[in-house]
Amino acid sequence: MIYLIGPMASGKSTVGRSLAKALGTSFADSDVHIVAQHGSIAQIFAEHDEAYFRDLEVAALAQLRAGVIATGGGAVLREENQQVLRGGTVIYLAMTLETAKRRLAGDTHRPLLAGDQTLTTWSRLYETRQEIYENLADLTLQVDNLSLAQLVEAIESHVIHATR
Ligand SMILES: Nc1ncnc2c1ncn2[C@@H]1O[C@H](COP(=O)(O)OP(=O)(O)O)[C@@H](O)[C@H]1O
Ligand SMILES: O=C(O)C1=C[C@@H](OP(=O)(O)O)[C@@H](O)[C@H](O)C1
Ligand SMILES: [Mg+2]
Repeated sequence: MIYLIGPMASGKSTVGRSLAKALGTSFADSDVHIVAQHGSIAQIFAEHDEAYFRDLEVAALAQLRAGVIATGGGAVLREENQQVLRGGTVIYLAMTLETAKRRLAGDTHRPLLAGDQTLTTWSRLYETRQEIYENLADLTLQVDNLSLAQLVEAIESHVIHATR
């Protein structure tokens, strides 16, 4: 399985879906799986707390089987998930604050970024997670100046060479 990791809005869900199509394999998104079973992420955070969401995320990643799996930005925090990720090929989508600024304008789907401190919070979370992303990554791609097609091609090429 190929897992996509990286900060919020780095393109894990978008690139993952496109990559699966290009590889002719199945795709799963842990957030989509959680939402289908438990309601919107905003609702889960409002009615419970982050720890509860992380538990759901651990259960989702332990269950999901697909050629390509997009994780949520904080999935790497839990040791159980790190073990799961190490069992597959991990692609880390790295991104600068400049690009986050463009992509997160008007975003309302990420409860951890709600409020007027969106970019400060995004940076703080990224800082605390960056080293974990780096340690788990089999391939790191800096997404800022790459199109969706270029990212898919780079991952495909890595996967083909890695398995030959
Ligand atoms: N390579 C790219 N170039 C431009 N925009 C992108 C690219 N990848 C993703 N996006 C856009 O960035 C936003 C966040 O993407 P998303 O896949 O939801 O990220 P994540 O799942 O990592 O949070 C979406 O609006 C998506 O269309
Ligand atoms: O970084 C995080 O802690 C989160 C990232 C989100 O996924 P994306 O990275 O796909 O936005 C989603 O799992 C939730 O809002 C929490
Ligand atoms: Mg996503």
